[in-house]
Amino acid sequence: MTRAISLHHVSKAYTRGVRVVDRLSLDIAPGEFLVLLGPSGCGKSTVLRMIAGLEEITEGDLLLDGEHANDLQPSEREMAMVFQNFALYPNMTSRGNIGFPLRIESPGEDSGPRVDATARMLGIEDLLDRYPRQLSGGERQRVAMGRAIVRQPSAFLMDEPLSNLDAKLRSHLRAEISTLTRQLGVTTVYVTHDQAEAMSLGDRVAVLRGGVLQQVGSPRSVYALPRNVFVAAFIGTPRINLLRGLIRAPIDGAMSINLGRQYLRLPEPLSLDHQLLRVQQGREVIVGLRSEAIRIAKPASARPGEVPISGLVEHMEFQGHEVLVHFNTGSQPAVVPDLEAPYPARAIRRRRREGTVLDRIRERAGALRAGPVVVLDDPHDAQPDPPAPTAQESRLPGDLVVRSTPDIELRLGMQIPLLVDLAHLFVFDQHGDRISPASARLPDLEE
Ligand SMILES: Nc1ncnc2c1ncn2[C@@H]1O[C@H](COP(=O)(O)OP(=O)(O)OP(=O)(O)O)[C@@H](O)[C@H]1O
Repeated sequence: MTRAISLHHVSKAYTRGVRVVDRLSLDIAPGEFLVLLGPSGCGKSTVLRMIAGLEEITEGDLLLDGEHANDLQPSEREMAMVFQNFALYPNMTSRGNIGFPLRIESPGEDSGPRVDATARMLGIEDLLDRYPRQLSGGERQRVAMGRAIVRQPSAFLMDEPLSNLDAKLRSHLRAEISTLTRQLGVTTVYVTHDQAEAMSLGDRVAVLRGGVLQQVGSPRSVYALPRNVFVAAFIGTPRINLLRGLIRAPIDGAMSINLGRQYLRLPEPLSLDHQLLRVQQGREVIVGLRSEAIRIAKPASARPGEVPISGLVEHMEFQGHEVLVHFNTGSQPAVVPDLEAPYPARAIRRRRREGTVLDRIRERAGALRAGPVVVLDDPHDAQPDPPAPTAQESRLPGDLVVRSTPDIELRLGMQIPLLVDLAHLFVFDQHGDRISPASARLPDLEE
């Protein structure tokens, strides 16, 4: 049996008045693989623990197969949890660990056949007589999976189950988890802060920020139509380029987006999306360009919909199969707070005060440039403190990262022609909400 899990306006406050999960609503279909994705501290594990019954729900309703379940005991929910730290009993062999839930459920019954069947499914028959200390990290996680599967639960709840493993093993086990949960057809809620993991595993991905659901959709739709700048920046590698822009829409001239020293001229006749930008005339916006929206090429080789700009090579990251080229185009990056800020703002300020000479030089260099635009949740909010540094601030030089083939011959300091494909242009307003493209342009993607 597999379960439908619904959360209706669910909130959690550990301290009175401070919601770490804020009115979350989600409907997870039977057999679905849903990933909860977000930066550290955004409330992912709390949501999972509320579903498991390990944490009380402060407000709102949890429904299991349509039945109110807020007050059900964890054991009555028939769910199995898999944790990051594997949580195996050190004094039990793998056989003992996997069979443990069966012995609790039906004491006196022979758990052997089911343990053997589970071990076969996971390919760990030869590990059954070893203790956890005699297993590698990946093997331990397989045993932990075995313990979760053996009871044939109605749902799996997985809390960063792979984050203690190295990259190669992680991607291997990721594929195993995907195959296994699909074979079993059991509803799975999987927590991670790793967007690549979320994109490769989930039927749908739910992106959380500060306890608030930002967007839920298929990996393809959250990538192609991020609802706001936070989702756009959190999903995709290399990270989307986010630049400050200003919409220019003179009555008798071509419409363009000013990027500081350069501009993107919108081709005529204007597409519907670009016509919609006219109302933003004179306003600051955030331009989002994923690396596939830009290529290194001369203006003469522009295809329809591509417009030229140029950039100064400031840094190159050799990745083997490709090179990430960091260009300075004279534009200002937009900063998205909370992207991966595991520390409270106060701690960051303290670290800043205690910063190294290099930090101070960086700060001074930063101050020489115009300050980056910070996306506000509420545009009327005052900004009493400087924004916490984010991954964007600590980014390598350049304001625009472009992918290229590894054989490209570029040197630092070269001025290089670039073509921007406006079909892949995102425009967000000052609150960070996407204004272009409009949803209707990609009708096969739900939002
Ligand atoms: N028992 C608790 N008492 C008080 N605050 C808590 C408790 N558990 C979690 N919190 C706080 O609730 C917020 C959400 O925590 P949670 O563990 O759900 O986040 P998360 O997104 O899973 O983070 P991570 O990826 O780092 O595990 C955090 O600010 C955390 O400090």
